[in-house]
Amino acid sequence: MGIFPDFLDAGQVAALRDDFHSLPDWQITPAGIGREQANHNNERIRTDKTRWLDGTTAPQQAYLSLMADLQQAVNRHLFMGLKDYECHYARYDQGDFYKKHLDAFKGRSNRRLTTVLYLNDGWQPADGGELLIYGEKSKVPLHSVTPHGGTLVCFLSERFPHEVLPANRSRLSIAGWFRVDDPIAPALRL
Ligand SMILES: O=C(O)CCC(=O)C(=O)O
Ligand SMILES: [Fe+2]
Repeated sequence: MGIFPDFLDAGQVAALRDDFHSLPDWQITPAGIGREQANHNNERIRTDKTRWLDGTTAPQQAYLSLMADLQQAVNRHLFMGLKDYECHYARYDQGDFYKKHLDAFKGRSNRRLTTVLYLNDGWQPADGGELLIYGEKSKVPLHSVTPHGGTLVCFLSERFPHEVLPANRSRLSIAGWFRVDDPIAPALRL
């Protein structure tokens, strides 16, 4: 797991935030609980709204290219065999939350490494909205991350349960997942 404050500078964060804000509201829709996620049976688990990045604007291209560099570096040093990356903008309006969950269930998903990049300007401790990251068995969080603009968080998608606490203001981020080649299909062929 890694937490990198100032992974992006204020200018890069502002460009992504403006890009997010320029999207028409109808394109930003209630987040689904995908088949890849562990807690897909609970509709009350999350209340944020999301929009996938499609790389059609300059700020999105710049971010996707940074993530491609990160993918190469991780593969070179950690041999994770990451093959591609998908990410979405997420907006948590005041009071929104995402209850404790895993992003991937072992053997049921090809998501391996989660990234979250925050886009918030001037976040104060009183604004809440922390990301709490837990150990595999621990009931108390290992980390409490304040969603400061420019901070990047990375963790193994199958290993670390986490939750987003409600905030007192709108909370913006880009959540993404590096994936390996489909490990599910070969298992199903057995
Ligand atoms: O926004 C965050 O801090 C985490 C979001 C998250 O857990 C997710 O989208 O799966
Ligand atoms: Fe998550």
